[in-house]
Amino acid sequence: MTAGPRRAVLGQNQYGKAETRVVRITREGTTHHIKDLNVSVALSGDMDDVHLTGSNANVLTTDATKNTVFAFAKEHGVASAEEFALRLARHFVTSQEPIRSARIHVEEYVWDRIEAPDAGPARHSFVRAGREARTAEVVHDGAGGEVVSGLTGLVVLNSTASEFHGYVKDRYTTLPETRDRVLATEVNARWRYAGTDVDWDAAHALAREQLLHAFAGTYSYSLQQTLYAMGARVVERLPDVEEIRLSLPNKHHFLVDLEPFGLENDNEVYHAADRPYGLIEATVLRDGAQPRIPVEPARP
Ligand SMILES: O=c1[nH]c(=O)c2[nH]c(=O)[nH]c2[nH]1
Repeated sequence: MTAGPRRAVLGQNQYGKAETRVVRITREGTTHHIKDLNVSVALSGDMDDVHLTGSNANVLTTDATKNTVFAFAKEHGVASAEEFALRLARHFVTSQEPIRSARIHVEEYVWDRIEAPDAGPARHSFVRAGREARTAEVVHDGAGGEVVSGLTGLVVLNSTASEFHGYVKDRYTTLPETRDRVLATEVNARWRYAGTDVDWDAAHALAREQLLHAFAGTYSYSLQQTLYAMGARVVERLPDVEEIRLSLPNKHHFLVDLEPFGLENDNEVYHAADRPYGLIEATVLRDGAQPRIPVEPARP
């Protein structure tokens, strides 16, 4: 049998402007408010011709999608990352017939107010709140929007109340068992809401608080166990949340061998290793819910 020339066909495709950095300042007299966003737009729909024939008749330019982000920030403000993303997604799907689905990803960088005693009545000074970012991803397919909120870069550490032992010992296992170790991670979490009638800021603050409380309050025999406790706590305390996916790098703290210096290391001096790192990931679901948060590809 001779194989004929294989025909290529177009598969999943999407397009839009990635990473529009928009900063919206709102002024209430001398008190200013800041929203600092990184917005990515991905549109899909009736886009066969642009790929296959070169006709751009159905193409809303990526440049226009970027302009829409800036114009909406002016016209509607940014009440929350989720609300802003929902508004954008709805706009692209309802204003352009060929566009059937819009996926908006927002990363929000948090600024805290600098409360300086000698700053006078003006309240216009801010300090970036570490590496933490808030995320929102909205997919609107015409039928309605689905919202996945999250956070990245939330670094936490327990200086005790963590053990790790009882694991498999094969011929390559060298890790010593421990009854008292440092447990540290950078929380990367995404959680999916059942609907869109949600107080986004309050829900985000509550989810973040529950993640922290579960991390601090769980006596840990593994990061896997801590992960499940964190996810379960969010699902149990936020009735609107259907599932949560957590990606937790184990920020290893190895005890330094001080014996060569004639010193005892009584769980006091650690080497904070950068890489490699264990990477513990799982989804925690409300019983009966469908897992719809996609698994991220392996890093980086
Ligand atoms: O909490 C942990 N889980 C593991 O699976 C693991 N593996 C490892 O080497 N250290 C740890 N720690």
